[in-house]
Amino acid sequence: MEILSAEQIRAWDEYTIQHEPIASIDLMERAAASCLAWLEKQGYLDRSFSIYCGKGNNGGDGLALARMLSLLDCPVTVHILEFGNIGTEDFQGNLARLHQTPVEVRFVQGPEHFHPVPQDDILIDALLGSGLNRPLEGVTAQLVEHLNASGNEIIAIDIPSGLFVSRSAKGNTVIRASHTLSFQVYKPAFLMPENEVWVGEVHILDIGLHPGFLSQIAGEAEILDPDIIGAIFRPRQAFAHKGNFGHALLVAGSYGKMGAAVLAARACLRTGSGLLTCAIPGCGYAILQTALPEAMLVMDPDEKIHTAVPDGLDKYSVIGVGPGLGQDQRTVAFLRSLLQQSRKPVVVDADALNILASHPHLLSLLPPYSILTPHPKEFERLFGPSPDDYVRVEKAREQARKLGCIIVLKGHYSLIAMPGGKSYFNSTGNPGMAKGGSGDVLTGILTALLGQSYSPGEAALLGVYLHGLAGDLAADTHSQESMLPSDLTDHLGKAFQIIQKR
Ligand SMILES: NC(=O)C1=CN([C@@H]2O[C@H](COP(=O)(O)OP(=O)(O)OC[C@H]3O[C@@H](n4cnc5c(N)ncnc54)[C@H](OP(=O)(O)O)[C@@H]3O)[C@@H](O)[C@H]2O)[C@@H](O)CC1
Ligand SMILES: [K+]
Repeated sequence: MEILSAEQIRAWDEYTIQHEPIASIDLMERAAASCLAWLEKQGYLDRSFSIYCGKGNNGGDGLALARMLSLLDCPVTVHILEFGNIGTEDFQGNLARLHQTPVEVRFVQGPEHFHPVPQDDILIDALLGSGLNRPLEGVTAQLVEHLNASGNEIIAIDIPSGLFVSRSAKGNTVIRASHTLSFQVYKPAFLMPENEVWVGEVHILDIGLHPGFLSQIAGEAEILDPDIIGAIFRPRQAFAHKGNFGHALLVAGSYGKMGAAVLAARACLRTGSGLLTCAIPGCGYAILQTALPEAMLVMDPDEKIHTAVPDGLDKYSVIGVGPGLGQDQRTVAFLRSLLQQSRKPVVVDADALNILASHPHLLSLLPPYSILTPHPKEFERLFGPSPDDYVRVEKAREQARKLGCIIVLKGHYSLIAMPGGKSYFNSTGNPGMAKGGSGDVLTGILTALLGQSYSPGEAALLGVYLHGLAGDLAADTHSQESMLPSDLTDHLGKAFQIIQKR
């Protein structure tokens, strides 16, 4: 599913009006009807409603919804915030229609018109939508604070008032919704962690915007959904043998951190790698041989850390490096040689990223299309702090282009930024995965896929999606609290089956 800016959404609206064709006010009717259908489906129609409207089309949606609720005999009161203008044409059209119903309409000019909020009312926020062009202030901000302070449940139409579609509203006054009912597509605002407290649960309602529009725009970002994954995933051929699925080299582990190597290696095997060799320091020999009989080992001459690049790197179809590596000076030199000698894309995670962060000149050694998987702290170490989530996402896109690499910025909606400029937000996964070791599992998954002749872009998308899906299945089995990173690996099989069936 595409993620569009406010301008693109407005253009899509216009395109639909011209090409369906449909009158603008009828499109608004469809938007309001989709909100009504959602309220009905969720069992809200036995409640009473206070609907707060601005004088733009977001307010128009609120007025149309008020009329529809009233026709179903739901108690509704409408509050219109006066902006000193007459409102958009569709707002006016809907106000005229609302006056044909018994709904009480109150006009709010200042705080003296803020009525006490009835305790049981559901508040509908239709003050401002995608037309917001400046932070809330004055009476508008006071009204939003008044509604937030009421403690009533708030349902926002399209986007919580005060939130911008494509830039940060950090520190501003914003409606705090428990549900946001938005139209047709995701907006960037819904994917930024900093907005979680305002948007609540997001529901994208189909209002039948004309599909022809999408082929006309170069979408910059998409939600990673089952359709995209279905097109990437390739089931194994009947006559395949282990040589078809790559020989992965996983460079991981150091004294006290061999668990990271085991986690990554198991995930790599469970993701279908034909062969797996783990490069590890001496102290890990018994651990790996015992934990994973399927894995082969190449031993570093050092007992505790990585110091020497294994011979014959070219025989491996892919290299994954980082989990549990440590950051010893000799390991820094080791990583430099490893990158210098690598001729294929490499999966780089954890301590390998931290080494790159403290030795940024090494970034230029990354083979093109390598996959970097920083979490926000590692990202900050690598590329510096960002004032807000939007800037961080933009920076990840920029760095992916600059380095010619894929950057997977891990988070609730992990971002996958491609070197060509396109980016994706993952839709699977849950907070139960926010535990030490989850990243090691992702490294193993990505390394396995990259070794199986998926392109680096395909491997990154499929790997991140699979990792999250396995996490969702693990949470179903064990709860988010109790699930372990190793449970992700145990649920990879089921995750593959789900992808295959779709
Ligand atoms: N596209 C679609 O698919 C569909 C869209 N639909 C709906 O339309 C909505 C967008 O409507 P919209 O463009 O009229 O904008 P909206 O947010 O109501 O604002 C209106 C005006 O407010 C003003 N303003 C700005 N910031 C302000 C501030 N801080 N404080 C005070 N005022 C401020 C600014 O005017 P200004 O004051 O700058 O002259 C702006 O023009 C969308 O969210 C969805 O609900 C559906 O009906 C159908 C399908
Ligand atoms: K709104």
